[in-house]
Amino acid sequence: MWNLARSAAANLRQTRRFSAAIPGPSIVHKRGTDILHDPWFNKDTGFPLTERDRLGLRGLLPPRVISFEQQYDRFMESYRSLEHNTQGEPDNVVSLAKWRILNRLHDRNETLYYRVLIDNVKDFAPIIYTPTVGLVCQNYGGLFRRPRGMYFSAKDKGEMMSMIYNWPSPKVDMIVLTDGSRILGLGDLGVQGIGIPIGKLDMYVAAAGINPQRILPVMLDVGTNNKKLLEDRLYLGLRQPRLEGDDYLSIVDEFMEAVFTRWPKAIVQFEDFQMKWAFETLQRYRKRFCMFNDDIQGTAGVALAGLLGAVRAQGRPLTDFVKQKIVVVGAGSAGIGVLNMAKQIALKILGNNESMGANNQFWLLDKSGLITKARKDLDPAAAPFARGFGPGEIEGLGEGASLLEVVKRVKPHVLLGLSGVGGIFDEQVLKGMRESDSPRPAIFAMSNPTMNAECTAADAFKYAGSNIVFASGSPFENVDLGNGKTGHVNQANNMYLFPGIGLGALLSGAHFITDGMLQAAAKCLASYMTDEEIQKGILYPSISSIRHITTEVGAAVVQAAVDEELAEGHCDVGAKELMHMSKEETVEYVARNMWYPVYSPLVHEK
Ligand SMILES: NC(=O)C1=CN([C@@H]2O[C@H](COP(=O)(O)OP(=O)(O)OC[C@H]3O[C@@H](n4cnc5c(N)ncnc54)[C@H](O)[C@@H]3O)[C@@H](O)[C@H]2O)C=CC1
Ligand SMILES: CC(=O)C(=O)O
Ligand SMILES: [Mg+2]
Repeated sequence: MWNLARSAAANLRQTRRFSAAIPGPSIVHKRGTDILHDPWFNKDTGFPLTERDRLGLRGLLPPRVISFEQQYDRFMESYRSLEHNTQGEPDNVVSLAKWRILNRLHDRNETLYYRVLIDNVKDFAPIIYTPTVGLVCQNYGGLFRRPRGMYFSAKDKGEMMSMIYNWPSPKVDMIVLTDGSRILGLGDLGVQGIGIPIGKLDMYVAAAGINPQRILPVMLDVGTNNKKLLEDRLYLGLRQPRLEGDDYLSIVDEFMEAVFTRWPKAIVQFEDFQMKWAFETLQRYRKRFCMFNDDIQGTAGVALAGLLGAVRAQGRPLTDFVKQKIVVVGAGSAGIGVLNMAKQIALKILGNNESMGANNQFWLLDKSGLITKARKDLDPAAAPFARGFGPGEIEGLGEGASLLEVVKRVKPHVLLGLSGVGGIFDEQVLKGMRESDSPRPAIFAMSNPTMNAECTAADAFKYAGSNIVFASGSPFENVDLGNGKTGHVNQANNMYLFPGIGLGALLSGAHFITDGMLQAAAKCLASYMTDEEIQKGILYPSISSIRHITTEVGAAVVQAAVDEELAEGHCDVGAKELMHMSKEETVEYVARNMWYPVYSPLVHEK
């Protein structure tokens, strides 16, 4: 089983600095205002006089040269004064104002934008990622100023192979793709879902150091079934119902062919697809292209690390994972993804002996209640977890049993929500967890954004008791339990893993992302925390150390690819070199390949 001893590298995480190598010059083919209007090259007032002369910028900027540090401080001052000036205003208004100020910087000067994001990731992740990104998607029609990423629509059928060459960047490493059909817990948002790939890729730059010139957010607009949007005069997507069946798949096929023709080494992350297409496309492409589905596979690893943490928090050995009773609420792509990985791990513990009943510890509910074999039209993805077989059945707990009934009768060690339904872990359900068979019951309200969380952190500690361990998909503040005690809030979000999965796959040069690589990522995250931290209910590291976590996860993925003989190398590092790297050398290799935002000297070439 996994050895969760804290790695030496993890011990260094507080002290290690990601110092930037001195950047080499960048070649620029533009001059004058064209450079000022290109966020990749623009340094605003930071252009030194020599560059102003050489690049035709003299006179186009105020005369004083401002250093990067001064620009940084100036931005942070305006951000802090915005915070000050919006005090007392509704949360949504404040969040959108913060998103706007960051987005304006993103549009103008990417180097400065990514530096402030990296240095303040704990504060800014909730703005550029969940929960604010959900609000941005909902209001996209009104917020839209300039495009970011690419849009492929059903009307582009037959054109995608040429369209892909419209993207200006010659190299692309990471693509995040959505069809907008299940944006967080907000449902079908059609073309407005583009905010999700943008936010996820910002996290790729911040956490994994993927070069922002090599990222591509993509919206596949196949229509929407959201009536409100179809009637909205500001809606910017196709005004038609979603394509279905082969019509739908032929669009995704064409897109994938086009991408991998132009960039054979790119990695495509599928994000926020409705369940049926999430599973179908994963099956369809995972052995043909380097791709993964973050909601199914990234979420699973993060949840699993939390579930193993919950076992440790009880002072039990990890092998006791198989004795944990786990209730999963939400039988969608995320919930079933989690159960699939949990089952793989349980099977490993049980020596791959299926007859030992690796499924017996799980109870799965959807909007119709407990899923059993008696369910009509049982979804094939949920079928392996439908109750009604073997020992361990609880008498009278039948098809469609309510969540409250299940919690009361099962007395689970873990209650995990991936339903997208805000507040369904209500007072009664949470009080029911007081009867849990665990001395440290685990409550994971993983749905996003905040208003869709199954419960708030405060309610969880209030009703289920101060001995629980708690995690949520979107951030909540720690809870003051009185008497100087704190209820620690963990953020169980796939952002702890997807950047490292993508980075590791890229740097290994593997053509596919295997279960072994994903398990290595999960294992790495699970082993990150010390026993003392786990005892305090801290199951995941602070978001502030996400660059370090991602380096470790990336290295674990590279090593898994090497072990499976899938690693073909990246740039000038070949397969053989990867094979001979020690763990520490692999971590160094990953860290070395991470982009860090500093102004590089610009050299003009015609
Ligand atoms: N924290 C994280 O890292 C992640 C969180 N999520 C969140 O999980 C949620 C679900 O995502 P998906 O599984 O992809 O969605 P999905 O649409 O595929 O599945 C939702 C499931 O919830 C069930 N459900 C709906 N109402 C319910 C109710 N009242 N009681 C019990 N079950 C109910 C549905 O029947 C369905 O099985 C979303 O809010 C999403 O934001 C998803 C991925 C990662
Ligand atoms: C975090 C994420 O991927 C989701 O809520 O869909
Ligand atoms: Mg998602």
